[in-house]
Amino acid sequence: PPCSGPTKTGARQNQSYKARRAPGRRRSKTKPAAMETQTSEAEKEMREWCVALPKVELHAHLNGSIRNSTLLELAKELGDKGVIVFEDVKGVIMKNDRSLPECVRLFDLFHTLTTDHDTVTRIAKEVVGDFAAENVVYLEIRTTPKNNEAKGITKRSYMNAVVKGLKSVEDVDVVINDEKLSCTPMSVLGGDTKRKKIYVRLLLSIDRHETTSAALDTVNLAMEMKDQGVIGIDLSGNPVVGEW
Ligand SMILES: CNc1ncnc2c1ncn2[C@@H]1O[C@H](COP(=O)(O)O)[C@@H](O)[C@H]1O
Repeated sequence: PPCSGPTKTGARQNQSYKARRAPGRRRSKTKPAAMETQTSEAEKEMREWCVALPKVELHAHLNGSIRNSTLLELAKELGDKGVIVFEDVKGVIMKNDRSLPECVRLFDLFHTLTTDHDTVTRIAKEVVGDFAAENVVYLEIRTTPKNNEAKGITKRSYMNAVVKGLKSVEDVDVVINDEKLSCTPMSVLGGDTKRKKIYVRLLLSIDRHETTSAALDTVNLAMEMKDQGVIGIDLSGNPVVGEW
């Protein structure tokens, strides 16, 4: 947040980062195996430092932030119902290093897995909990409100399910509407406080393949939900599809 200066926590973490990083930078006369151990120690410490640092996350797609374990669980359920072939999907979920077109295709699968209110609520809850666990103190989640007549879902009910998820996080204080946010000192946003606090804001995405009228529905919905943490809209989706 703009008004917040460096905190004791931030300064201490920065110092400890320097102290920890030093050994990894020293020239070593040891054998390669020992060097490898040293590097992986340094990487581990760097990772720990990165996790401990209070952070802001300004570009998280809700359906792009689902836990692998949840995706696998949902895929297994759909596999058992015969909607998908679990073994095929499993490999796709666990694959790393995807190209953008592969990611876009993967979202079609994710959307098959997550289209019901309870699942949307569940993933919203888990995603916020996961970011808080990594010491994200301010989080902007973007997601595409979707109509799905067959499942009785409207853009509004989809968003209500998301907000319900944010409100049902148990171990962390989730603030979704706080006008004083920009002046909240960093010291109360994260760090060493026993119970974590995370400020969450929502952006409603308009997928490029949507019609103008569907896009306007999303804009109006964003306006209606201003008091529920919605702070704007986003243009998303496959960049080579549609006219947006
Ligand atoms: C360079 N990366 C990207 N570029 C463009 N759009 C992206 C994206 N990564 C994700 N999305 C958008 O986010 C949707 C999934 O989350 P939600 O269902 O909305 O929560 C995808 O369908 C896509 O429209």
